Order: sequence, then C-alpha cells, then structure tokens
Amino acid sequence: MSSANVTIVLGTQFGDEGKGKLVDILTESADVCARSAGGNNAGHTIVANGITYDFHLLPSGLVNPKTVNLIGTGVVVHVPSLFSELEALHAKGLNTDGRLFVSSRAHIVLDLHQFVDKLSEVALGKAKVGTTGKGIGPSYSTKAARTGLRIDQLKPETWVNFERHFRQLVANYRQQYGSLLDSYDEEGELKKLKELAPRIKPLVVDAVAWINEQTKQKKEILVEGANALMLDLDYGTYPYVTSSSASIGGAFTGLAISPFSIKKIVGVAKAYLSRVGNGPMPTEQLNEIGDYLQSKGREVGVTTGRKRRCGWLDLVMLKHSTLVNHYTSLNFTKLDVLDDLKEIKAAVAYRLPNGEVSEIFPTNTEDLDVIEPIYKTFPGWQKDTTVCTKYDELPVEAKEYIKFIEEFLGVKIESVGCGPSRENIIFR
Ligand SMILES: Nc1nc2c(ncn2[C@@H]2O[C@H](COP(=O)(O)OP(=O)(O)OP(=O)(O)O)[C@@H](O)[C@H]2O)c(=O)[nH]1
Ligand SMILES: O=P(O)(O)OC[C@H]1O[C@@H](n2cnc3c(O)ncnc32)[C@H](O)[C@@H]1O
Ligand SMILES: N[C@@H](CC(=O)O)C(=O)O
Ligand SMILES: [Mg+2]
Repeated sequence: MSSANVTIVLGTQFGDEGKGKLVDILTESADVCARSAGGNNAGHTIVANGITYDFHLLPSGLVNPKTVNLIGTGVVVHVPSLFSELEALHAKGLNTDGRLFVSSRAHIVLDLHQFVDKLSEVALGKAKVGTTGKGIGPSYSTKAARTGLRIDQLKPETWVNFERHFRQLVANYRQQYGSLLDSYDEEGELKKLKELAPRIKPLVVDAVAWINEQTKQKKEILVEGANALMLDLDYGTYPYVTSSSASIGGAFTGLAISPFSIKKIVGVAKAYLSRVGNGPMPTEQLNEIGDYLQSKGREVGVTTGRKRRCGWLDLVMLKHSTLVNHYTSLNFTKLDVLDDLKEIKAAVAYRLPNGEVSEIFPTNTEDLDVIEPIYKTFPGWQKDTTVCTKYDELPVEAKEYIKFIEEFLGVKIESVGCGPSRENIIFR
C-alpha cells in the first residue's frame, strides 16, 4: 500500500472559488501538481510576486519553479491553446522547461469541437447551457462515442494514421451538421496540428507509469481540480453543467492515483456564490446586493469575460457538495468581499411549492426554479479584513459566520481568504 502523499483541491460550488490561488500556495510544499479533468474552459487568476497570471489548461503549479506539472488523462487538450498559454507564461518570465508533461491518453479538443460547441448552443436557443465555447462538451462526447483522438496519436512518425482518424471524425460531423460546417477549415486545422506534433511529443508521457513512479519516489502530489462540483456531469445542475467529472471521482479516473494515497481533500468555497453561464441559482440576487458582490468581488469570467451572476451562500448546495466530495477541510475564500455589508445571508433550507421545508438538494434541476431559499441572517462586520493576518484578528461577526458554516456542514474551515494575493490567506 502506498503512503498518503496526495492532496486534492476541489471546487465546491460553480467554479471560480479561488482554487488557483490555493493551489499556488500549496505547491510550495508539493513536488507535483496535476490537473485531472476539464480543459481550457477553466480559468484561474493567480497573483504571485506582484505578477498576475491567467491559467486555463495548464496546471497552476507552473508558477512555482520547483514544481513539476501533469495534464492528466481526464483532461481534454486543445493543442494550439496549450502552446499559446505556455508562451504567455514565458512572456511573463516563467521558465517551464522540463516541468510540464501531458498524458498520452488525454483526448484532443479540435477547432472542430469548438465549432460544434457553438452550433449546439445556437440550436438550443433559450435553453442554451452558456458554455465557454471551448469545445469541451463535443470533445468529451466524441471520447464517449469512441470516435475521439488521443494525444498519443499526434505523432510525426504515425501522421498518416492520425490524418485518417481526423478525416473520419470530420466526415462524421459533416454528416450530422451538413452545410453548417462549410466555413470550418479542415485543411487549416490539419496543417496546424502537423506543425505542432513534433512540439508536443517531448511533453507526452504514459501518465499511469509516470504518476505511480512519483508515488514510489515519495513525491508530494497536489491534484488541481478544475470547474466545480455543481458543474459536475453527474452531481451538478444537469444539463447546466460541464461534460467532465469535476468531483472527487474525476481525480481517480483522470490520474490513476491510489485511493489509499489521499492525505486531504480540500474543498474551496467562496463566502458568497457566483455562477457564470445559464442554469438555476436559487440564491442569486438580481438587485444591488448582487451588483455589489459582482463589482467588489471582480466577478468576471477569466475565459470568456462574461460577468458572473452573484448571490448569497447556499448551504443546502454546499452540503450536497460535501456529501459527494467528502472534504476533509475547507478553504473559505473572498471573505473580504463581504466587508462592507450591514447584514449577510446564507440559505439553510429550501421551501418547496407545497410548503414543505427541505434541506436536501433536489435531483431535478427544474425544481430549483420553484423552490424558495430560507435564509439565516448574520450581522455584518463592516471592517476591513484584508489587513488580518491571524484568525483571532478577524472581526467577531466574521468568526460567527464561519463557525455556523462549519457546524452546518460538519467540516472544518482550515483557511480563510481575505484578499486576492498570496499573502491574504489565514491558516488556522
Ligand atoms: N478579494 C479576494 N479575491 C480572491 C480571494 N481568493 C482568490 N481571489 C480572486 O478571486 C478570483 C477567483 O476566480 P478564479 O481565479 O476564476 O477561481 P478558480 O477557482 O481558480 O477558477 P476555475 O477553475 O475557473 O473555477 C481570482 O481573481 C482571484 O485572484 C480572496 O480571498 N479575496
Ligand atoms: O465547460 P463548458 O461546456 O464550456 O461550459 C458548461 C458550463 O460550465 C461553466 N463553466 C465551465 N468552466 C467553468 C469555470 O472554470 N468556471 C466557471 N464556470 C465554468 C460554463 O460557464 C457553463 O455554464
Ligand atoms: N472559467 C471561466 C468561465 C468563463 O470565463 O466564462 C471563469 O473564470 O469564469
Ligand atoms: Mg475561474
């Protein structure tokens, strides 16, 4: 049996909880940072040493010069974006040489998938998911349909085979979409991938052997979850979800880590709630509170630039998230965003249309449109928490808010974020 060398960081809500910042901090004591699922739909902003970095597909561990990074099997990779993101990091002075590896079994996202992503959204009309348009759903769909292309196939020495599979995939889509795909540039995409094949080759590893070797060498592994539980394909607000396993399960299928190697499962939870894209959000505040949270929290999508919808913390949802992901502790982020508020609310139950009160998160997403959140109101602290460096320095009202959440969820809040930079975090 392997020793406990793996820490998993997961989003507890709808994403953008601040996972990137925590991962960056935790990589100081990690040898390896590995992404297990999702693709360049994710977007984290990390502020380190006065420089702001935007990450999408690449693991956030690249900020730490000592950390080696893996894009795992469960991730879907848009190869041109991988290189443009790397180039953007290099332009900011980061050296990534020898520190990035990609699983040979990871699936490729084609421009074609992105094209189809946009067509599918148009077809859905008002019911559209509000995807990031990065081809994530179509790529996981071709993976499940067994017609997808894997990173391992993108090799100069077996180019003929890659081209054959690629053309078959395009033909399948053309059959389905007809003239809607007329403006898709098949030859252009193939040419670009042929150029990139020799560049990706040195990064490709058999990630099963690779991760097991890291464990054998007793390396500390940090798993960087992307997206979040409420966007998970199985446990999120289906169909308003992403197409991968953003839950704890995705860490295992996406990385081949041993279940016996888990030391900690850290859930990252924002002190309020945000969502980008469509789908239900019972505690959304379409009023001055929502506007305040959006602007004070700078809630703008890192990938698409869309304004994030904002509202109060939803503890019914967070409890559901906890029951699926089994967090061993929480990182509670963006507490400082609540600093100016006179009072703060959190949903503790839902009132159903028949008047019943429920603490259970419903399976049917449409039920979320008709429930009414029941709130507990907390007094605000109206003090600046960005100056706090120790837990005891936090205002008493903030500590009461935190204590209630811990008791409601039965999970300890181990760290609290009080500002965007690395320094603005309090470990208890
Ligand atoms: N004010 C404040 N900002 C924070 C804190 N922690 C993180 N942030 C910022 O909040 C934002 C979090 O959003 P993202 O970077 O998209 O979060 P993420 O969870 O890494 O993103 P996804 O993988 O896309 O879900 C970033 O701009 C962070 O710099 C905090 O405690 N206070
Ligand atoms: O993953 P796709 O299919 O592009 O979008 C589905 C759904 O998920 C939301 N989403 C995806 N990635 C993120 C992320 O990193 N933070 C927040 N929300 C994300 C997207 O907005 C759609 O609602
Ligand atoms: N991942 C993105 C999603 C988007 O940009 O729409 C974000 O940071 O919000
Ligand atoms: Mg984000």
